[in-house]
Amino acid sequence: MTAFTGQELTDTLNDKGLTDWKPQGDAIGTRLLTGDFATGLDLVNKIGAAAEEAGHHPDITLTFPHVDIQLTSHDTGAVTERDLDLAGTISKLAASAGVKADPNAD
Ligand SMILES: C[C@H](O)[C@H](O)[C@H]1CNC2=NC(N)=NC(=O)C2=N1
Repeated sequence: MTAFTGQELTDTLNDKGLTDWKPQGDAIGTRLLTGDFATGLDLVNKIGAAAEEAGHHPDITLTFPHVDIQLTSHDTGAVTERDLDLAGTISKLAASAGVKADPNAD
């Protein structure tokens, strides 16, 4: 499984339209601007179901105003296609819930 790093990872995120994600060390991350805990919990449950379906799991921090997501392939120690695929799914789930994803949001 190819590991994406550095400029190649940045280019791949752009090529795949994953502009709501950014490289964070050996992972990619985003911030879902859910606005309240109940909305975040509902979205986390949907993300969890997608992760179980994919057999690949994000690191999730659920707070009142937002949900932070990080994706890396623990067995590889880097970002792989599995992470990019699940990132796309998560972006779609957030959009369907009317939730903006911004990796640079405070
Ligand atoms: C057996 C099971 O499928 C593996 O341990 C999966 C589970 N989910 C995973 N998720 C992530 N992010 N990285 C992995 O290497 C990984 N491995």
